[in-house]
Amino acid sequence: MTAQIIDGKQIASQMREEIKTKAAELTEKGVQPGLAVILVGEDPASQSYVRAKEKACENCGIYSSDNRLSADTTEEELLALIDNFNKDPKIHGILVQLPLPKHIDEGKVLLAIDPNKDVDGFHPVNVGKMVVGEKAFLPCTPHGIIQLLVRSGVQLEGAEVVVVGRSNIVGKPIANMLIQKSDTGNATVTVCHTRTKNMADHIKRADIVIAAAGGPNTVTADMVKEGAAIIDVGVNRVPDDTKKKGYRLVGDVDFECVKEKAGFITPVPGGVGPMTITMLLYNTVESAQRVADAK
Ligand SMILES: Nc1nc(=O)c2c([nH]1)NC[C@@H]1CN(c3ccc(C(=O)N[C@@H](CCC(=O)O)C(=O)O)cc3)C=[N+]21
Repeated sequence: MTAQIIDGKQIASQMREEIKTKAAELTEKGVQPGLAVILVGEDPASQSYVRAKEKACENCGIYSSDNRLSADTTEEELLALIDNFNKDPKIHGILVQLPLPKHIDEGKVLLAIDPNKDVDGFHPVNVGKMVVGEKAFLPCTPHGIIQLLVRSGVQLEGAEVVVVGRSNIVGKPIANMLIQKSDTGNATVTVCHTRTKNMADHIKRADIVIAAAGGPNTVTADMVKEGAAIIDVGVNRVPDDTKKKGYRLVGDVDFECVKEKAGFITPVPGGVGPMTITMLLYNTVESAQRVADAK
């Protein structure tokens, strides 16, 4: 079997058209959606993500406030900036790019963001609401993954899903979302991690594999069931002299081999990444909509 490639770029651009229309309607009503993006430090990967987010806002008619702070910014300074945006009526979403420098307490920063502006869905209030199935901002990468699966016609109800990785931004939330009693849930989920025994035995039984482990070739063809849907969340830079930048991007899945066996597969780049940014725009517009509705 040769897998159907799930084109994240195309699905993302479709959704961005819908988002653009909605943003224009809100702007017309006097509530242009606004996003504050905060980056502390000069990590090159973070800089490129943040640039992509700002550009996406511009393309969708969302106002963005771009804040680049030096690596030696204090926790107090960062908390003060967040507080300003919490109070700023032009801003409906606040995104603090992770990871933060070591001298800043990430938990404290996430708690400082107004849950009603937490378009990343990382504030404990939103995490808790998600877990109990209440309406909340859903974290962008897992929400994007669900969109990719649903829009590609992959059935979630009753599916055996194996999530590889237990991070707070991907593994834990996607597992929670997929077990919810809802039409984008009702799956049976196993979460594998670095202490899992015989990870391959789990993956072999999966109808859907979500690979978010953080290393190239974590998932290989011998591990996957014929016809399974494979979602690759990995972003790994590997040295490549033939590229202008000196590296290329690969996921956590051995794409070339696995695509011969899988039913569906997402590429890296062009799979989950563009959806992550799209769901951030989606949440920002949703937040502005709530403000407009309350007027
Ligand atoms: N507070 C916070 N929220 C995040 O959502 C967040 C974060 N911190 N820290 C880092 C991760 C990573 N992340 C990505 C976003 C877009 C692509 C993306 O668009 N990737 C392109 C390729 C980009 C390239 O070529 O470098 C693709 O896969 O096609 C990837 C990764 C968001 N994150």
